[in-house]
This record gives sequence, C-alpha cells and structure tokens, in this order.
Amino acid sequence: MAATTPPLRQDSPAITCVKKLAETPNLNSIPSNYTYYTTPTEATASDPDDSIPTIDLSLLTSDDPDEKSKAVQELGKACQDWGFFTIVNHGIPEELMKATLEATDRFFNLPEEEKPEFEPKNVLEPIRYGTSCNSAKEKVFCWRDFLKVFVHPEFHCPEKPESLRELLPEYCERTRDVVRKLLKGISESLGLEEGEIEKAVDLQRSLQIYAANYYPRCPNPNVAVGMVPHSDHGLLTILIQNGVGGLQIQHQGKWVNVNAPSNSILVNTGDHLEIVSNGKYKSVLHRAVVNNEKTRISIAMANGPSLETVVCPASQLMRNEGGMRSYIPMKYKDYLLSHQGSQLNGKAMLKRVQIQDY
Ligand SMILES: O=C(O)CCC(=O)C(=O)O
Ligand SMILES: [Fe+2]
Repeated sequence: MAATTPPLRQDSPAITCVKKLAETPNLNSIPSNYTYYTTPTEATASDPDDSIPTIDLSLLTSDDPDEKSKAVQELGKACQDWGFFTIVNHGIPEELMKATLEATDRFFNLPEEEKPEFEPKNVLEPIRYGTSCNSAKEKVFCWRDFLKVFVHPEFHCPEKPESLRELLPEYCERTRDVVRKLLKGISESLGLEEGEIEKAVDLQRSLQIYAANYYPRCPNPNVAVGMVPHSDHGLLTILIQNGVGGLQIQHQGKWVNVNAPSNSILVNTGDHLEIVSNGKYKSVLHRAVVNNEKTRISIAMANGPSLETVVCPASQLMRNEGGMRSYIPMKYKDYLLSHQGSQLNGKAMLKRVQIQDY
C-alpha cells in the first residue's frame, strides 16, 4: 500500500517556536520569512552621544527635602529627554534577578509538551507562550519566543519549572514597589501631588505582566529582528537581561545601543505614561536585535493601569495647561486588546488616541 501523508491537524500552529528552528542541525541561514531588514545596516545603532541617565532610587525617598527634590528633577528630565534610564539602589537583590533569569531560561528549555498551549488566540489569556510578536498577523517573523504571564492583580504562573513559581511572586512584588516609588517621583516632577498618578491609574489593581523574551543565536543577525520597533502599552517597563546586549532605543531620532551589564535594571516609559502626562513624557521607541554568538534572554515587567481604568491626561495638568487635552480617554483593557491584537508597529496604537500633533 502506498504511504499517505497524514492530514494536518486542524489545530496545528502555522509556525513553531524559533528556539526549535535555531536548533536545526547545520542551520546556516534563516528562512526567508524571517528576513526583516533588506539592508543589513538597518539593524545597526551607534553608542549614545550622552550617557543614558541613572536614577538613584534611594534618593527619591530621601528624608532630606533638597536631596529628594533634586532626584525628582533628574527623574523628570530622564523621562522627558530619554524616556529611558537605569536605576541603582533599588533594593532588588542581585541574586533574585539572576535566579529569575535562570528560571526563565529553564522554562524555555522545557520539552514543548510541558509548556503551556502554544499561541493561544485570546490576548487576555493570563498565560501566553508563543513566538515572534503577533504571528497570526505577520508576514515576516521576529527571531524571538516569548512567555507572557499576568502576575497582578491576580498571580498566574505556568506549572513548570518549579523555580519560576517560587521566585516570580517576590520578583513581581519588588518591581511593583520600584514602580510605585518611580510613579510618585514622576507625579511630583509633573507638578502633581505625589500620589496623583497612582490614584488616577488605580495602581492597587494595576495590570502587571511578566514578559520573558528568548532570542536564540541567529545565523543572519544583520537581517533578522528580535523585536520590531515599538513602544510599550503600559506606564513603566522594568527590564533585566542575561548579560547579552541587544536592546536599542531611539534617542533624538537615532537608534542607540543599550549594552547594560546583567545586574543593571533598565526602565522605559510606556504609552500610558505619555497619556497621563498629556504628552510631556513620551513613550520611548525601542527594538531588539539578535546575534549569532549567544542566546539572549530578557525579562520585561510591564506595569500598567488597572484593566478597567479609563485613562486620560491628569486633570490637574490640563488645568495648568489651559485645558488642552492631547489624548482621547480610553479604557486600558480596550487599548491593550487593540495594541496586542494588531501587528506591532512603532507607536501606531498611540496615534489612534492622539487628538493633535504636538
Ligand atoms: O528584549 C528586549 O530588550 C526588549 C523587550 C521588549 O521591548 C518588550 O518585551 O517589550
Ligand atoms: Fe518593549
């Protein structure tokens, strides 16, 4: 009897994880549907002309009013000029960061059958494991696998590995504490009451997402992309990585490299900080590049308003600025659904709620 090819399972994903693809023996070049850049120099960036700002978190909560006010000013300047900064004296133990990165690595190295469902359809699914950015919508894929988990206000976590279940609650709580302190300082830097942003976005019930990125070694790093240029949807993202660089941010119209060591914590501003600040603190455009030497792992903790909050520019800010509102109020949940449901594309989603050019 002639052999027949079994029919494709209806539910079989159109695409598999890139880790598996990268492990194909003798893979010398990437498949054409991973070629993102047509000119290899497009993926390059220079080192920043000025150094990326560093914020000392301990000074933000200093009892000395002068010291605190100086720190608040520096934080405001970092948000306005860069939308991006490093933090020091943040109180998150280095061992916890390291162990969380290791547990994340362990997750990606589990056999596929021990991982959660691949590419679930619902964007609000609290545990999502997948590849690229939005593979259902893309023609060209990113050289990246991801795990996204809603960790607050309700904590979720994949069953395995056990180390992730053990470490994640503490790492999430510590990063939320950092975010609370930063938002207080940012509020003050905008001339608002310290707790104004916290109240406006209902931080107690904030949506926090653990977004882990796995970028395997890539045979053609100059034409592939780890993550396409985008801004994050939330307020502030706290990012750590396994000592392998790859993040680039756009600063003054130019792509610049962020080569942070493994123990540093990076912070970037998201779309909802831009909205709350009525455009004063713009969300930073960033992307990830890949390399052919080492696997890169990053953990981006996305911290947003609560899902039910209708976010709009802070009312006090509009009073100060003569009532000019630059963004249409929108429920964060609806924003997230649109942002995550479409192809990731620069700041396209933010433009949809923007009232005027500024
Ligand atoms: O891997 C990185 O450095 C960037 C990740 C990122 O931008 C994201 O997860 O939103
Ligand atoms: Fe991002």
